[in-house]
Amino acid sequence: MDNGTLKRPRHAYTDIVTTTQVTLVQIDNYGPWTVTPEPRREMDLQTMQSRLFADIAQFVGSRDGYAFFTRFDNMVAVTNGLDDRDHERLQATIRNRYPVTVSLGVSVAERPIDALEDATGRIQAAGSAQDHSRTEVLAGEYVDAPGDDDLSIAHFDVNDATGKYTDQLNEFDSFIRIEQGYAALMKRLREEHGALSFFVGGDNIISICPDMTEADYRATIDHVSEAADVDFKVGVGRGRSAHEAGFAAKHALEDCRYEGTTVEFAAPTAVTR
Ligand SMILES: Nc1nc2c(ncn2[C@@H]2O[C@H](COP(=O)(O)OP(=O)(O)OP(=O)(O)O)[C@@H](O)[C@H]2O)c(=O)[nH]1
Repeated sequence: MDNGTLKRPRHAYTDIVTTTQVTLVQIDNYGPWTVTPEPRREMDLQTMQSRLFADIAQFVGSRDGYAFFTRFDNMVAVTNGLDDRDHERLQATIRNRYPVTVSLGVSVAERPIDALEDATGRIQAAGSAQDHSRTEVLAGEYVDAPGDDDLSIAHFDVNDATGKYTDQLNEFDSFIRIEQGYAALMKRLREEHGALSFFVGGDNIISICPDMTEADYRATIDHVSEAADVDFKVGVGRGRSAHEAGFAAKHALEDCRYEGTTVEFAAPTAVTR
């Protein structure tokens, strides 16, 4: 038998239901704080926000979760593997080191958007983001029986962004192209599949997805190509944690590069540490 001709099954994970634990991180009463006692210097706010995100990313990442900066005053994390004590500890370490506190809403669902919707509702039920008496809400539910394939993460990358944009256009026009691709991709995946997609730098977008087929990913990429004239490829991985699923997705993306393909699923046994 010629092992070189063996192909991995493309639908390696189909029909394995996802279980995504999402945490909404919301800075308490941040709007008023930015203008009290008078408007604060913008670069001071940018520095504080990016350091806060860096610390949250490190805290969550060291426990194999993923954190995304989204709007900076609100951040979204995928926290399978983190329990209520981890979340309490996160609130404490921020309270001890920053001039702001954070509220955390946590929820679990098959579709990532449903988990985020419920996590958001738990914070909103406790009061407004600009209610000065609402601080450090911690309200949530957590995965109680973790499974090896709970999370599905797709790592999207623009085809030849360097040759088409970075080496051809000024940085602002490159940025517009990538952002338009991102906007079309995030909207399509949210509307059709309830996935959550986040720009993570360069030409890369990481999507937290429910179980999706190769045809689903192809249709998504075709739609974005038509709507925004930006061409993506994608690697998809499953795992017990965001790190495991995301790392497998990165390996699958390398397979796309090697094979010249548009969609690749990581083998279930992919080395993910
Ligand atoms: N966050 C993140 N950014 C990455 C990663 N890999 C590459 N990048 C970013 O993407 C940019 C473009 O790199 P590539 O995607 O390798 O380049 P490309 O020209 O699109 O080439 P192909 O992807 O092979 O088509 C880099 O400058 C980085 O900013 C990654 O794993 N994570």
